[in-house]
Order: sequence, then structure tokens, then C-alpha cells
Amino acid sequence: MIEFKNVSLTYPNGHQGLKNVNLKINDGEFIVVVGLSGAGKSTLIRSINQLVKPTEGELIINGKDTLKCNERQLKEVRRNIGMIFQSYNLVKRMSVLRNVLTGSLGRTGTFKSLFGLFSNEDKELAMGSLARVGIDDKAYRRADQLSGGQQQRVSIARALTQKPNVILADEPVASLDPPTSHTVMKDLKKINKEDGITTIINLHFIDMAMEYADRIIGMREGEVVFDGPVSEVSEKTFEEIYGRPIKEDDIIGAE
Ligand SMILES: Nc1ncnc2c1ncn2[C@@H]1O[C@H](COP(=O)(O)OP(=O)(O)OP(=O)(O)O)[C@@H](O)[C@H]1O
Repeated sequence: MIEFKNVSLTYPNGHQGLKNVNLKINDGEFIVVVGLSGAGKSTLIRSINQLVKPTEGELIINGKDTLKCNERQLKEVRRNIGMIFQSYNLVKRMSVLRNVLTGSLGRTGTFKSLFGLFSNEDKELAMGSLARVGIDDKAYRRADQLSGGQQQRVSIARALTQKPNVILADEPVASLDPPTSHTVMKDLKKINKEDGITTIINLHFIDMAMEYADRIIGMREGEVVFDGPVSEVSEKTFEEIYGRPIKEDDIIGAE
């Protein structure tokens, strides 16, 4: 379980990215975080693996307050958390397979990985992960030869190779067209259901959030202003989260 207890985050310039956030995220949940640009969605997601570090409160993961962890303990926490970024963050000149294998770095160690000394088990896991997102036929292509949607699936496969308990996805479909966005969201949902990996995603588009989320967390100006199952969410909920009427641009569109 991940628990935020009175968590606040003040950036060095004094801006408050999170204001007294209290949340309990159970194992295996599929959560979508929504809110206008600048609401604090990325800050919330990135605070879980401390890409940004909250300045107050407790952030408890599996019983341990991670804000009190030393570097070594934090590394261990991060090993169990896969991260997916809007811009994929692949090493462009490396093969797809090699990129995916970097997910097993936590087990292999940097030195061995520099020489490509991954175990057969890790190689099988990497190929299996690529197969799960339907691109094992691209394993030996250079990462930058793939389309955006394929590159995002490589980054999902890389996260899977880490054998995480949690996947954080920070705007994973913001650079993709609507059909590709749906493919990527379906992959993430399938993996969540099959492996029980807790998945927390922030999304801009209302229809995507409604289609894929089990639970929606709404943010405005650093605060959690809505938290509930998707069955309790209506257009009015979004208007309250956004603080304005819904516009056509808030919808990504059908597949
Ligand atoms: N490093 C930083 N230093 C100062 N302020 C920051 C920093 N990073 C983010 N912020 C500010 O914190 C607020 C929340 O940013 P965040 O990126 O979490 O929002 P978001 O909801 O994810 O927005 P978007 O949808 O545009 O990505 C914004 O006002 C942003 O300008």
C-alpha cells in the first residue's frame, strides 16, 4: 500500500506543488490522476519515487516512510517502481532489446550491464515483456526507428523487466494520436489486471480517464479535490475539478 499522510511539497522557488495531500492507494489499483495543466498531477506521481521530494508529511510505501529513507533504502524502493514518461526516455541509438534489458539493471548491476552481461533469465524476461506489448519482432531494431506508440510500448516493456509492484506513468499518451493512445492504455490496463501491478497514471483527457480508470483522483492547485471510483464520476465532477465548464479539447476522441 502507498499512503500519503499530510504530504506537502514546496519547490525551491517557493511554489507549493502539493498541499496537505492524504491518500491511500491499495495494491493492484488502477488510478488515473486528472486536473488542469499545473494542477500538480506530475508532482503527485513523481513524489512516489521521489523524482521530486515532498518537504512535509509522510509517504509510506509498504509500511516504511520513504521520506526518511537513506540513499540505499531509496534505491531499493525505486527498484520496485517502474516509470513511464511522456517522452519515452529510451536510449535512441541502442536496440529495443538493450533498452528493455536496462529494466533489469537493479538486479544485474551497472558494470555487468555495460558489457551486456545480462542473464538468460533476464533476456527471456525482456523478450517476453516485448511480446506482451506486441513488439517482440522489433527487438533488434534501433529504438529511434520505431514510431512514438511503439517506443512507448518499449518503455512499458522496460518497466515490466524491472518486475515492479508499482507502475507510475506521467502523461504516457500525451505525445500520441488517439488510436495509438488507446493501444498504450489498453496495454497498461491489461498488465495491471494480469500482474496486479498498482498503476498510477496522469492523463489530460476526460474520455480516456473515464474509459480506463477504476478510481479517479482529481487535483487542483496542488490539492486533491476529488477521490472516488469512476462510477461516481460525472461531467459535473470534472467541472468541479477543473473549476470551469468542459470543452471539446478536454476529450481525445474515439479509437
Ligand atoms: N521544479 C519546479 N520548480 C518550481 N515550480 C514547479 C516545478 N515543477 C513544477 N512546478 C510548478 O508546480 C505546479 C504543478 O506542476 P505539475 O507539473 O505537477 O502540474 P501538472 O498538473 O502535472 O501539469 P501538466 O499537466 O501541465 O503537466 C505548476 O504550477 C508548476 O509550474
